[in-house]
Amino acid sequence: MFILIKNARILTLDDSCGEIQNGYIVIDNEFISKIGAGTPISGNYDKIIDAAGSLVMPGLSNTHTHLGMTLLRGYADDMILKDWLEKEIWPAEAELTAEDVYWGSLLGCLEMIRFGTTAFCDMYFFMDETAKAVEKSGIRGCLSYGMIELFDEERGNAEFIKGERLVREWQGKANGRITTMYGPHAPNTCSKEFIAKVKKAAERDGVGVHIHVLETEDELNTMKKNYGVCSVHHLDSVGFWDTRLPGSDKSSLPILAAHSVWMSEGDIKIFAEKGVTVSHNPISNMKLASGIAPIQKMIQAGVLVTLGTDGCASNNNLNMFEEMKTAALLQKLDTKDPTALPAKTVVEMATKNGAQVIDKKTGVLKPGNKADLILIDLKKANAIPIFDIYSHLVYSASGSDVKTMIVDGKILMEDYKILVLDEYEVMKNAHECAQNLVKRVKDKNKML
Ligand SMILES: C[C@H]1O[C@@H](n2cnc3c(N)ncnc32)[C@H](O)[C@@H]1O
Ligand SMILES: [Zn+2]
Repeated sequence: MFILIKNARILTLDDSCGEIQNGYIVIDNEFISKIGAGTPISGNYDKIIDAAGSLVMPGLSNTHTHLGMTLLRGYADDMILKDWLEKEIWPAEAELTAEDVYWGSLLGCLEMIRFGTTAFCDMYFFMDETAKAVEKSGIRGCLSYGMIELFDEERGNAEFIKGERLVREWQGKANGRITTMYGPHAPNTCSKEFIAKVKKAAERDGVGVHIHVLETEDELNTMKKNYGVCSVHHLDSVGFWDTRLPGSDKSSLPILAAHSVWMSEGDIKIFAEKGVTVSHNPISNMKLASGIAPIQKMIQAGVLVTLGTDGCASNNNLNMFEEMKTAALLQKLDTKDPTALPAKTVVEMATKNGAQVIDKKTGVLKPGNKADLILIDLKKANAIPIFDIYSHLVYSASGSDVKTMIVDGKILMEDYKILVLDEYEVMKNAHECAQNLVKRVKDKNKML
């Protein structure tokens, strides 16, 4: 497809170009071929989108999700993380089927399209199903199988095989929209020997690693009690944070550390030195009362920070606009400094920073990059007036202002209409799967 977007206000996120008040974008198949001010030269376009009254910007990147968990939205709220996982979530997940994860993932993709998220990093089970949902829905996904070893070698071997198979079968599929990582769940659910083995496999396969780190104070205390050091230093002792391609002289494969709440100055220094990327999930951290990640300090130290929602059982949605606003407000309150985490920084976290771990050719609108972008409706009461576009996006705009989405040069939603999925079929099937899943869990509990 050869697409022209005209009459657009454009936020490129490209440092050398910035904002264009009235301009155009030409999309040639999956790539952006031209961006400029004013009106473009005429061409043989298959499609012309008149973006008058809209902002065109890069799509949002949600760097930490458990998409299959969308079926567990609101399933168990208001609990402490350990009980929540061990008493409610894991028993429910034990009943999940491949079909559940397919419809749960597709529902997640649908919600992400509606709220402007073009790319996400996921860690879950039955990942073939999530991959199929990504393939079908047209968005971009960096997928990992969540390996929970539980310090049991046999279990670890079986988990490792599943993680490895996902990487081998899906890396680069769907025209590169699907990429993969290894996903050891966390330093308090996997041994360091297991995590070290996973790191070697990631280096061998040239993919990154997605892991939960220092989410709760309980994790910090348990690690200190068991090993005398925190999770970051524990894994540093096996060189985990320094994951590189064979022959490379520097840390070159992405390590995506979700949460990173209980970080010391020393931990932050390690992340900055080794180039670890943090996925900050403020809403999940607030809901589970996990704590406040020292994001301002991490950014000052040079750590690449991105934003994520976490799964739908701890958020309870996939709305990155809520995540952006919460991230900004929480750092201000925590540091008692209203200049902390300004709007522009937050928008960068949610776009180009996230793109660094998913696809470096996205996250910024410029010729040669992939056409992953969204149109935000500015003809809305909450969009008048706009003195600063970053301020609008973080503090006033909402996910439901997203009217059009293009990923990999393909239109997924136009003027609020989803073009790639039968929205009602997805909602109906996901709803049924969720009801049946909860019924199975209840029946099983009765038998116990
Ligand atoms: C991949 C695994 O991670 C679990 N999971 C979901 N949310 C969290 C969280 N906030 N912290 C730790 N694990 C989580 C999923 O329930 C699944 O078991
Ligand atoms: Zn998580």
